Amino acid sequence: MAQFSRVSGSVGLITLQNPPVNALSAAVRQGIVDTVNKALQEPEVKSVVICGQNKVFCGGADIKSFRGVMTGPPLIPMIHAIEASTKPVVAAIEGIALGGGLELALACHYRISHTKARLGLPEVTLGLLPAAAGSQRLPRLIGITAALDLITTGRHVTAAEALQLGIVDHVTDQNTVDVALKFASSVAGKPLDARRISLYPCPPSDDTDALFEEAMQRVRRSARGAIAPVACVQAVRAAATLPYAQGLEREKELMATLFTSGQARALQYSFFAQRAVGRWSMPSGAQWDTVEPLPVQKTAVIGLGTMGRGIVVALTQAGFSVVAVETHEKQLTQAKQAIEEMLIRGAKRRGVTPEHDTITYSHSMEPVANVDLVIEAVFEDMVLKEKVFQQLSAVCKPGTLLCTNTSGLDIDHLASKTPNPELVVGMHFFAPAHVMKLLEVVYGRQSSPRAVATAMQLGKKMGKVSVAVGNCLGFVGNRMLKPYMNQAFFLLEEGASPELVDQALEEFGFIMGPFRMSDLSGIDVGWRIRKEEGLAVPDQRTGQIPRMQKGCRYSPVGDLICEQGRFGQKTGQGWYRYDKPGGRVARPDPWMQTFLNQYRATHGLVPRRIDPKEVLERCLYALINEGFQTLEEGIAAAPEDIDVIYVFGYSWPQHRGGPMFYADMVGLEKIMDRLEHYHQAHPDVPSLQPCNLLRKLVAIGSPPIHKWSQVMKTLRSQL
Ligand SMILES: CC/C=C\C/C=C/C(=O)SCCNC(=O)CCNC(=O)[C@H](O)C(C)(C)COP(=O)(O)OP(=O)(O)OC[C@H]1O[C@@H](n2cnc3c(N)ncnc32)[C@H](O)[C@@H]1OP(=O)(O)O
Repeated sequence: MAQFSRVSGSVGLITLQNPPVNALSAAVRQGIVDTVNKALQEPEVKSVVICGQNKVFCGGADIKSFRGVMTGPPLIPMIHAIEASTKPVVAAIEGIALGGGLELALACHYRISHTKARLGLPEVTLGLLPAAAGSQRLPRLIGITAALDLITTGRHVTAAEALQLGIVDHVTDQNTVDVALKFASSVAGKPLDARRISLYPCPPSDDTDALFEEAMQRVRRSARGAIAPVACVQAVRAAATLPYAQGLEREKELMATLFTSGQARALQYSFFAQRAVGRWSMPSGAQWDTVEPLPVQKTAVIGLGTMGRGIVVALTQAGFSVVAVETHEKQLTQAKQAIEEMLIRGAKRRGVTPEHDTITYSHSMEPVANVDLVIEAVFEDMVLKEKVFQQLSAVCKPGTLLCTNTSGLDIDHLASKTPNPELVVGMHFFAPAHVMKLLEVVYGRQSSPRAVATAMQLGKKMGKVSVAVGNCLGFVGNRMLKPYMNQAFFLLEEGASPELVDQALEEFGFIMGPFRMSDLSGIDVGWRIRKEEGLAVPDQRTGQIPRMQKGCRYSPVGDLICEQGRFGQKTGQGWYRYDKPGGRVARPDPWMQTFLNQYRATHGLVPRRIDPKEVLERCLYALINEGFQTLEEGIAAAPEDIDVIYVFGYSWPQHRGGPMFYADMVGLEKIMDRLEHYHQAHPDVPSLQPCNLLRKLVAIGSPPIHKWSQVMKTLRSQL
């Protein structure tokens, strides 16, 4: 809806009304058409102001409506009618002007923004482009380079930057609508041609071809197969090289392809999934809107290795005071220096003053006594963690929440070492913890809903996408990674090279394939865990690590690589070789080829040609199958939880939605058939056997992803 009123006799005020973000639903678009017509027809109205209800200008097109049949008047003619108006139209921008919201403002003759407003064209993040003439108007207003930046990244800008770029004419910290009304009065009757952006020529650049070539290469490099950023460059190129009307046609053509694409569907699903994970629930029925979080101001981090340092930085940047504890004096000094450098770099990036004085460094636990919440981030060793939790229980004030940053150890076991197991939860950050957006909040059998609510809220305040999950080995993310990595190892045994496996998965859209990723994070990490699990241990009789463990196929290739001291980038050698320890550029290593040949010969394995399609199917479908298993067990509450974890923690390409969304797109029947096919070929790999939930979903006709919850509920109740 949109409301019309007349202010001071001669200014028509149009207020968009569709809380919470005044999205341009069919009703709002119809409201704008009606109220603009009214303003143009009423002779008393000499100028017009458009604003949004509740101090929010407009969040753009209604994303929810993209999935159904589009009704109501289209955006473009409405926007053109505003620009063509003979009465000046002023946009009063408060809160946000995003996507179609900013495009509406660009059609106005003047834009006045509140200092705290944010503006942008984020359509690319939804798999679209600014197709209400935004791709044609913005370059004409602010130049090609700046427009390319905003349109291809979708980033939001502050009002100050918008002013500097020339997107808005004036910024105010007063009541923006009042300022706009006064201004509108003052420009009534003035000529408007110089204010119509569609009439501007696109500002020329020195070498347009080179500029677009460079932009295209840049987006292709970072897009990882996403099509929208490429279409955005093409649309801006049309603005730079074609008359406005033809540019608009090109924009429409490009949008038509994007709008119906699977990538747009995936990215829009991901948008809502990120919001859905905030509405967490626990098997007990406790959920986000019925539980009050505990107040948290003072926090502590125990252990200042890489993870601990990142967590201290993230907490400090979110405004919490932190007691940072490291028992080794030398490590404490090094950590302090590293943390301060990280804070300075972060503050510079964000244009703010670094906060140092909210951190207290300590080599003893004493200052932890009066904090509200502790995050333990010591070495991944259960005995050590138990000791820390016992010390914390002795020193902390009653009611302090005890969190562990373990990436997979048993939360229930740790909780059992404390007198208040209800106050224990996992907070699994991803490295680097001050950069990565994902946080897995892990509840144990006895974790109280308040403890979970508090950790979820803390994550939100730290700017994380937090997902509540149940307790099991590896939680959701690392648990699903295990069958994926196992398939990668098996493929090496059967004839693939690390390069072949990595390339297939990188072409799918992962930033790094499993072997390059493992070189980066350290191959020894998995080795240590496998040793603790009793897997990477030589048989006493043969001296070799068995290729069958507990009746299942096991590949010791990763263990054998580690025995050679090849731990990845840090040692300069791993699955690849690097020019020096700590080197970043992975090169195929002839040593690896020889090693794999010898390994296969030793075990009588005859190498075969492996197709990239087999790599994708085996690695991804095994991971997806494990995802279904976590849903069946209730470890993950919903497919959105898994998808958000994989997109934000494991570099799953966002334009593919996440593993469970991808499974829905591929077709559950196909996933099940291929798993059955591979399981027949590898009967000693149980993770290739389709799990019950997948079978059940296929049996009832493969309902779409938003209908899985019902089936999950029935299946869980039968367990
Ligand atoms: C046919 C197309 C022609 C022309 C091209 C135009 C295309 C577009 O305009 S596409 C839309 C572009 N706009 C955006 O991408 C903005 C998306 N929204 C956001 O980034 C954020 O929601 C926000 C910055 C606007 C607000 O953030 P925050 O305060 O953190 O709140 P939430 O994100 O939790 O949002 C609250 C609530 O609003 C729903 N919502 C937000 N934006 C839209 C929207 N554009 N359409 C529909 N619904 C929207 C959001 O989903 C939340 O509701 P739920 O919790 O129920 O999901």
